[in-house]
Amino acid sequence: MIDLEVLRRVSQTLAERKAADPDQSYVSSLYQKGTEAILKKVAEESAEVIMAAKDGDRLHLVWEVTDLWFHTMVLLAHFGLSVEDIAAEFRRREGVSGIDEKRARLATAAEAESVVIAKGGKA
Ligand SMILES: N=c1c2ncn([C@@H]3O[C@H](COP(=O)(O)OP(=O)(O)OP(=O)(O)O)[C@@H](O)[C@H]3O)c2ncn1[C@@H]1O[C@H](COP(=O)(O)O)[C@@H](O)[C@H]1O
Repeated sequence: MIDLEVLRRVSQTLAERKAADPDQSYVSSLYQKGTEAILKKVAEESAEVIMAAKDGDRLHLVWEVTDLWFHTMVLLAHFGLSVEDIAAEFRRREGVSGIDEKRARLATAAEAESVVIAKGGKA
């Protein structure tokens, strides 16, 4: 089994950095700069993931995906969330095929639309 305990430990550190000095902590400095600055890092790291993958550079891909995961974890922590919330969502989706999920979603949307049409276009 893959040991993902490190993600929980890093999450814990990210939560603790809320009270840290921005001059001593990169994470704290990002919190202080705010959502826009964190999103900018997420966008930058996403672009770097794409470039590494396009180059077929497996080592850089690992580094860049790690940077991306890290900065999305900072983003989650900024909103009071953590990898525990993401794990819970993965557990909720576990075993549900993406194809079946999309089919069910489209059927629900079509059903809602037919109800609106039956009511004469009023929701
Ligand atoms: N996993 C990481 C981690 N990954 C990447 N980084 C930092 O993310 C920053 C941004 O990466 P870039 O490649 O964009 O580098 P850069 O050009 O220097 O960054 P900018 O000046 O553009 O912000 C770098 O300074 C990296 O060191 C990380 N910084 C911290 N962590 C974890 O977060 C914990 C808390 O960190 P501090 O808050 O700094 O103590 C650490 O103990 C680690 O566990």
